[in-house]
Amino acid sequence: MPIPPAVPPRVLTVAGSDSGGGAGIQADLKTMLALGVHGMSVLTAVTAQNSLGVQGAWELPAEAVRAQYRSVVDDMGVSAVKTGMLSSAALVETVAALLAATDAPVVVDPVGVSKHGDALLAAEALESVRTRLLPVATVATPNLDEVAQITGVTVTDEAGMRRAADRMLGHGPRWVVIKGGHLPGDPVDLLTDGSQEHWLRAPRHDNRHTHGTGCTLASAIACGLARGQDVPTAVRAAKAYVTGAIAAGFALGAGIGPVDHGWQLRNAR
Ligand SMILES: Nc1ncnc2c1ncn2[C@@H]1O[C@H](COP(=O)(O)OP(=O)(O)OP(=O)(O)O)[C@@H](O)[C@H]1O
Ligand SMILES: Cc1ncc(COP(=O)(O)O)c(N)n1
Repeated sequence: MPIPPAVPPRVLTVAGSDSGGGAGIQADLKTMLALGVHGMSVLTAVTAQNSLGVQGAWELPAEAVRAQYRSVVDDMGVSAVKTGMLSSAALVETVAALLAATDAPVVVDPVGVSKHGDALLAAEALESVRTRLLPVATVATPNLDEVAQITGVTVTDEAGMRRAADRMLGHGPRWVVIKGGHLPGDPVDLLTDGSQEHWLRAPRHDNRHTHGTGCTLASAIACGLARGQDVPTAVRAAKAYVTGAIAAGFALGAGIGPVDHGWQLRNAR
């Protein structure tokens, strides 16, 4: 008699679709497959997107977001959740209300603009991110542009990252990762809960094909939390995974190509 496989941890992404397959839902599900968990999705918006930018974006109704979430969570259960592009105040509030009732750890990537500067969140939704979404986050993972939008702090160095982290924690997430990928030099991220402080350093890969780094990092953190890792362990492992994915990023399209979510599989051949 074949032995039925054990049920893997289940990770849910609540995010937008990137037709180019480098960021958004597609990055999240690929990361989850690569890291050995069962990936599930609640789609918030559809984007027409490629290596050159975002050519169009269409949001789904709040009712469709709620229905997808209920279908998955009520039947299959969820070990961790990751949120990405939420597009509008209405969807931020819908998702925050759903997550307020879960016991699963929640990773919030407060996606504001794409790498090319296309808005993925309406400006008037920022207040809902501050007051509704961040309070339900186990870990929030803003980049420096998102930190500036949310807290008003412009970060230019590591002391600024610490100030920004304090301000972010004031909005209620248990932990915050301030992503320093946009500062010059080797990329350093600051992980803190206000008492512990972890500086995560990695070599900068001089590869312009970095589309999807933020989504990939946040999803990988959710995978570690779903496996029962503590936050520092999950974030360290996620940083190593995204660093490898950036090093192997593909020169696809005429602009910024996607990171390689399958880099570990290719290395293992
Ligand atoms: N060139 C690079 N080499 C190595 N690591 C990098 C590089 N660029 C960014 N990182 C790392 O990738 C992760 C994502 O950081 P980043 O600041 O790029 O996030 P993001 O801005 O949300 O992503 P994106 O720019 O794709 O929207 C962080 O851990 C960061 O330190
Ligand atoms: C649908 C969608 N969601 C998120 C991002 C941000 O991507 P990144 O991971 O590069 O910050 C994106 N470009 N498109």
